[in-house]
Amino acid sequence: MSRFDHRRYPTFAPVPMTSRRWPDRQIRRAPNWCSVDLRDGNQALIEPMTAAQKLRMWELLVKLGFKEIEVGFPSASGHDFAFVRNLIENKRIPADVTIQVLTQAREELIARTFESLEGVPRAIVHVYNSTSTVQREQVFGLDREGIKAIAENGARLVKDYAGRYPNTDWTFEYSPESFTGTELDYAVEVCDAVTSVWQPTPEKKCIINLPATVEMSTPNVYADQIEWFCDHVARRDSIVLSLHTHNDRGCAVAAAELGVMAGADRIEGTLMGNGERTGNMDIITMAMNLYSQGVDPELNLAGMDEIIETVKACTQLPVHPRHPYAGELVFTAFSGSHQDAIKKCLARREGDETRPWEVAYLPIDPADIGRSYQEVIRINSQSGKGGVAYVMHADHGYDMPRWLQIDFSATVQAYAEDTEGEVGSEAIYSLFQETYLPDSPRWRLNDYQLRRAGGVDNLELTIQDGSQSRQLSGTGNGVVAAFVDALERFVGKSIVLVEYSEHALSQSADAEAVCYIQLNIEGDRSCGVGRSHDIVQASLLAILGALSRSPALADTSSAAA
Ligand SMILES: CC(=O)SCCNC(=O)CCNC(=O)[C@H](O)C(C)(C)COP(=O)(O)OP(=O)(O)OC[C@H]1O[C@@H](n2cnc3c(N)ncnc32)[C@H](O)[C@@H]1OP(=O)(O)O
Ligand SMILES: CC(C)C(=O)C(=O)O
Repeated sequence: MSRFDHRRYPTFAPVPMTSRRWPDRQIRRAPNWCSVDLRDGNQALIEPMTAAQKLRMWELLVKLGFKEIEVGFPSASGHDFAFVRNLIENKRIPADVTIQVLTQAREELIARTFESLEGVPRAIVHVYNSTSTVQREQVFGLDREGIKAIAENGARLVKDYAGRYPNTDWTFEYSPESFTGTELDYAVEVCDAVTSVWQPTPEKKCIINLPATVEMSTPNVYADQIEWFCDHVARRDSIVLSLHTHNDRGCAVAAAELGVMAGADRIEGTLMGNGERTGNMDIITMAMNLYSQGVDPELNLAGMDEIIETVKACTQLPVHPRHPYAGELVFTAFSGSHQDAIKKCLARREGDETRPWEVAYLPIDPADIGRSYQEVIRINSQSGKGGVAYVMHADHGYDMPRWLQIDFSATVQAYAEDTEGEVGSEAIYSLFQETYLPDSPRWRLNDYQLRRAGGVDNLELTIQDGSQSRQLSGTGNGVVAAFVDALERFVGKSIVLVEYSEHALSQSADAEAVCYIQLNIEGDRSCGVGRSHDIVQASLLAILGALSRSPALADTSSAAA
């Protein structure tokens, strides 16, 4: 019999609220951020960070602008204790940064915690105990009063020990761990008991942190819990209301965001969401979500590659290529219609980059976080002409007209299907060269002479046809017309010049011109590209190139000549 049976799981009860206010609010400023990478993040690693890795992570967090950093659980391990001592004794804590440490509500652990902090100018001591029904009944075997007594005792001990270190500016933090599984009235009762011990004031607040230790419901229910709590807790004006969400249902960021709308002031989380099980709330995502809405995230996340490199090196965990904002593929479009839209939007921004960012499929400008446009558009068999044209322009300077884009993208598409993989920028360029500028074209222009007489241009030229050099001549109004006339006589077919376009090659140091031509040779269209320092020569080469590629002449062993 299958164990896969949803009836084993009770439904989470909604919060009975009739008039919730948070859905109408917007986040217009960043919350106070607190990184818990060095504690909650570290405690969840397969191999906890070494001292060197911790220091590297600490330095990154300071550089990013975190003002509150939970640096460990110093009573739990000698490593954590030593790390806190290292920060303090080596004066590594900048004047505007406050370290935070976690402890259970047990005297021997609290005593050791304060020992670790001796000499620190400022610190947050974070004490917790679990309050949910499951933990009360099954882990602690205590009733509501018994669990509240643990919290009150912890609060008293923290206050007493702080009094023994009067040279430090202490802030106290309390978490009713497993808050999301705790009856709301009871969570308020326990937190009120804690603040009744601490007696915070609006000038000297304490922090009450409401963790989704396990994410148990939809983010709107969490927001209801936060709003309800804020409405009922005592001394609200003396409390910094903090959130600490986990990602069990994949909504830790959403829960934190809605929680801020519901009244929270502060957010605890980690970089890239490292942490217990599915992880903590990802501060990078939440901060960048604010940034993408025009709100200063108050963290400097411009060097995303450095952040990723450090997080990977310290946690020894990979970063998913589709991780919001940070992953390798998050600004990349492979599919044709996305590429086309991105290319058009980016082209419209050219010359007016101060305009608000409105680019299809790109929520932010990748350049803001150190990403280049080169990686925005990548080509595989799902790509279309827009993407190929973007790569040819951005990487190689060829601004192909639309009709040539259509012609060339068929070649790239066929290649992508054959190779069953991504087609890199250099491979696209090689395909372009082989297709339109081959080393051994069917016919090669040797030389030409133009003479104008009686308002008519007379062109004499020689072309190389395999091992033979052929003399051709033509007349017309202008060199192009005379050249087409010469070629018509040569191949014995009528040739119509359908499209013509040219530009200076921006990536060429010595000002080469490139010319694109489309010919119609007895109903068959054929494109050609010519490249030369001389624009006339570039046009002639493009025409000859189109002629060489013409399917209408495919089985002409040589010209009609
Ligand atoms: C949700 C979170 O992330 S909370 C943070 C979790 N992080 C960690 O626990 C990492 C570090 N922890 C440790 O290394 C160890 O747990 C230590 C060193 C702190 C304590 O170790 P031990 O003394 O061996 O105790 P252990 O953790 O097994 O504790 C369980 C005991 O503490 C009690 N306890 C658990 N949490 C708390 C708390 N917050 N406050 C008071 N007592 C607590 C339990 O009821 C249990 O008591 P019992 O022994 O009477 O049954
Ligand atoms: C100690 C608390 C804040 C915690 O880490 C959690 O509940 O996840």
